[in-house]
Amino acid sequence: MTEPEIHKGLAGVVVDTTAISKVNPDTNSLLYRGYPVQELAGSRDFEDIAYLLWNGELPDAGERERFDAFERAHRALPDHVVAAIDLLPLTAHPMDVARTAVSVLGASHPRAGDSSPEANLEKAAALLAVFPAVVAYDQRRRRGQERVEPREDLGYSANFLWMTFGEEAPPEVIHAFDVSMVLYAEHSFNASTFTARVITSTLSDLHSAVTGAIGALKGALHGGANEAVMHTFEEIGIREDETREEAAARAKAWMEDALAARKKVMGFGHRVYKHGDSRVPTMKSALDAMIEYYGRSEILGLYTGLETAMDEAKGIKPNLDYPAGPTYHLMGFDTEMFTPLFIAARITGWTAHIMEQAASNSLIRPLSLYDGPDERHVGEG
Ligand SMILES: CC(=O)SCCNC(=O)CCNC(=O)[C@H](O)C(C)(C)COP(=O)(O)OP(=O)(O)OC[C@H]1O[C@@H](n2cnc3c(N)ncnc32)[C@H](O)[C@@H]1OP(=O)(O)O
Ligand SMILES: O=C([O-])CC(=O)C(=O)O
Repeated sequence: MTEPEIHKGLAGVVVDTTAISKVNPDTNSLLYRGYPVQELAGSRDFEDIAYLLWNGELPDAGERERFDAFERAHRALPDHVVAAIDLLPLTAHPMDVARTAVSVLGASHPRAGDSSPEANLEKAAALLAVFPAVVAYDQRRRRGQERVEPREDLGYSANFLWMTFGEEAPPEVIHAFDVSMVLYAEHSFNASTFTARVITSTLSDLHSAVTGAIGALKGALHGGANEAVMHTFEEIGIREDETREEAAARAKAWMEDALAARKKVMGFGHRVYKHGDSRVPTMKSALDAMIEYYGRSEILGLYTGLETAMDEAKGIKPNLDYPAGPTYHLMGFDTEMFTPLFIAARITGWTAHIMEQAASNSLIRPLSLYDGPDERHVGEG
C-alpha cells in the first residue's frame, strides 16, 4: 500500500473555492470581490468594504444609508456585556476579553438558534457595529478611565477613535485608521478564517465560529504578530530624541543579533506571499503619514533598520502586521490592543466566509496518517 502524501500545515493545499477574495502571490495582488484592495483603501471607507464583502457589490447611496442606520444603532455595549467584561481581571489579555465578549454576545443574541442567511447577515452587521465598543472600553478600563458612549453622527472609524480616546480624532488619523481596517478586513483561507469555516461546517452558529476564529488569530504566527512587532520596537527601545539614522543603526544591530540567535522575528514572512505582502505598501504610506503627523522620525528609523537588516540577511519581507503595529502605537493604542483591532476589521471577512461556507456546506474533516504504537492489548508485554 502506498503511503498517503502528508500536507503539513495544509501548505499548498486548495480545499475549496471562494468568491470573496483572491490572494495572488505571483502578481502580488489582493482582490476583494474583484476589486484591488489598494484601490479600495483610501477611495472607499470600511463600511463600504463590509458591505462589499458580505453582499458581493459596493453599496449604492440608498443601500449605504440603510447600512449606516443599522450599524450606528447597534454600537452601544449592552449592560450585560459590560458586566461580563468587568468580571475579568485586568491581567487578562485583551484578546481573551474580546473572545469572551463575542461569546457572551452570541449566548444572549435574540436569534441565537437561527443560522438562516438573513439571521447570519444581521448577526454579522450587529457584531461589526458593537465590537469597537468592546475594544474601546477594555483599553479605557485598563487606564482607569470611564466608558465613552458611541456617537451616531460619526463614521465607523471616527467613532471607534472617539470611544477609545474620548476626543474627536483629526482627519489624518481617522483616514490612516480606516485604511488599516480596510487592509485587515479579508485574506482568503488564512488560519483564523479557516477555523471559522471549520466550525461553521459542523452546522454550528456564527458567534461560535467568530469566537473560535479569535482564538486562532491570537497566536503570534498570525494576528498576534502586530502586537509582537511593537514588543520588538519596545525591546530595542523607542527614544523620541534620537535621529532616524541612530534608531536605524540600533535596530539593524538588534536584527543581526536576533537572526544570529536563529530567532523568528514577528511581522516578517508569510505563508502565501514570498516576495512581499500586497498590503504593505498601502499600510506603510499610512504609517508614514502618522510619522509625519506626530513628528516621530525615530519610528521610521527603527522600521527601516529592521526591514533592511532582515532583507539583507534572509531576503524575507514584512507582512501587514509590521507597518500596522507602529501605526497603532502612534495613534495611542496600548500594544496589547493591536490584535483586537485586527478582529474588528476581520469580523467582516470571517462572517463573509461563514455565510459562504454555510451556503455550500460540506463537513471539513481531513484524514491523518497514524504513526503511534502498533496495535497492542491491555495486560500484554
Ligand atoms: C496578518 C498575518 O497573519 S501575516 C503573518 C504574521 N505572522 C508573523 O509575522 C510571524 C513571523 N513569520 C513566520 O513565522 C512565518 O513567516 C509564517 C508562519 C508567517 C509563514 O511561515 P511558513 O510559510 O510556514 O514558512 P516557515 O516558517 O517554514 O519559514 C521558512 C523559512 O524562513 C524563515 N522565516 C520565516 N519567517 C521568518 C521570520 N519572521 N523571522 C525569521 N525567519 C523567518 C524560517 O525560519 C524558515 O527558515 P529555514 O528554512 O532556515 O528553517
Ligand atoms: O493569509 C494569511 O495567512 C495571514 C494573513 O496575512 C491574514 O490573515 O491577513
